[in-house]
Amino acid sequence: MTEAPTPYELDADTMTGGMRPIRQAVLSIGSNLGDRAGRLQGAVSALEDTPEVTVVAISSVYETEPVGAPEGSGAFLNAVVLIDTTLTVHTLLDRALAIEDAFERERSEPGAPRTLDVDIIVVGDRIANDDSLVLPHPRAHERGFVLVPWLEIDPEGEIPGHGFVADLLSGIDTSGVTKREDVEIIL
Ligand SMILES: Nc1ncnc2c1ncn2[C@@H]1O[C@H](COP(=O)(O)OP(=O)(O)OP(=O)(O)O)[C@@H](O)[C@H]1O
Ligand SMILES: Nc1nc2c(c(=O)[nH]1)N=C(CO)CN2
Repeated sequence: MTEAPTPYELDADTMTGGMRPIRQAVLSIGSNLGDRAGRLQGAVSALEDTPEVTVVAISSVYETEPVGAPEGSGAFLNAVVLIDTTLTVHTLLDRALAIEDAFERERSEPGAPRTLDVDIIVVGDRIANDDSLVLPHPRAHERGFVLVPWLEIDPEGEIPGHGFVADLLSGIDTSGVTKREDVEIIL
């Protein structure tokens, strides 16, 4: 006798703790104010200290020209971090915002200089589109400061709905993104 297929489709994120799947997420971290390298290091350490998060890889640090920031904004240091996590996407966002707050980020105006910015680029193939969270990050596919470090640590990287990181990179100008051989983030 063949069993009828289950009529129920469960969203894994609504299940209780132990049943949530492990997803790989890609985070972009950036700073253009104060001790930029120290803030990036602090962000990675805080991520590693987060329950249900394991840091899998950290890119090199890149000096990057500000994109979409006010005239006269200072250069950023950027890096990309790959994590494995069982957190829900909104809990991960809360954690990212808490880490920004811990580094005294002021939420003054869009594009204002920031001591630390933590953006969630993708979480597996999750799609989100609500007031607090958009996944994949809506501007990541056109940002060299995200795609260059991401490709370095994840050559197969892909943004659902946009394509492979390697292909996206061939269509954008990355001249403002320069590896800083003298700066390293460690676990
Ligand atoms: N994928 C995401 N990652 C991080 N924050 C997100 C994401 N999607 C939506 N947000 C929302 O964006 C807000 C943060 O905006 P913020 O001022 O940091 O933007 P920004 O980093 O300056 O610009 P951009 O979004 O272009 O990187 C957060 O409060 C959060 O609710
Ligand atoms: N180079 C660079 N430019 C930016 C960055 C950033 O991290 N690096 N973050 C922004 C808002 O998230 C806006 N512009």
